[in-house]
Amino acid sequence: MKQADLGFGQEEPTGGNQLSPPWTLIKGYLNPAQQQALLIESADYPLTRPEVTVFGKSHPIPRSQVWFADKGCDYVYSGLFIEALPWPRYAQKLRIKLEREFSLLSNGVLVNRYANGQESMGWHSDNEKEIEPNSDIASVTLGASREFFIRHKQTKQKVSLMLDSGDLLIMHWPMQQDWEHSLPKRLTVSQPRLNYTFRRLIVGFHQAG
Ligand SMILES: O=C(O)CCC(=O)C(=O)O
Ligand SMILES: [Fe+2]
Repeated sequence: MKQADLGFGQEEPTGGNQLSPPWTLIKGYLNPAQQQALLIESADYPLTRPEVTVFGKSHPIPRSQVWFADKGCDYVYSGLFIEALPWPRYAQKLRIKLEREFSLLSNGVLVNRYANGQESMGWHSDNEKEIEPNSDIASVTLGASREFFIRHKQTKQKVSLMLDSGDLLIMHWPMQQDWEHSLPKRLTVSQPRLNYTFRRLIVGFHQAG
């Protein structure tokens, strides 16, 4: 005889071994007009390609970047001090949209531009000291589709996500403690990709006394 369910629901696991996945992927979050507005705006961003020192040798990073943020939200990223520049119009609109729709509070956005599939980002976590505890990081992609990897620091479990233009990936706190991510080279990609990561920093972290 079939046993009563009593409203407990199905016993099959609902997927994965995570209680709640540490990230949420929302495909097509931005419509084509919103994507276009940001892409046009980005042509005027003062992107730079800072030099980093690896094993005593200095190299330019394999992408270009800029940091827009509120006053008092300077950032030390990959060991480089980056000063906050004022928010451009559409980057600011996107920040407010994320706040309204996901209660995702941010006070800065790091914009990375990958000119083509030769440009990349190595394995890392966004776990700088100035990131506000309990804050989520929202990543929005525009332009070329690229594969994005997420890897667990202990188990080495690896997940691949294809990020297409307009997609939103929310990396939930405390994902950065246990997982790393990377954007590998893809030599078949010839078009540029732009990525915005909205972050919440502790205000005044780098201000003296
Ligand atoms: O370009 C991406 O999708 C990732 C960017 C990233 O991981 C970062 O800016 O820390
Ligand atoms: Fe990152």
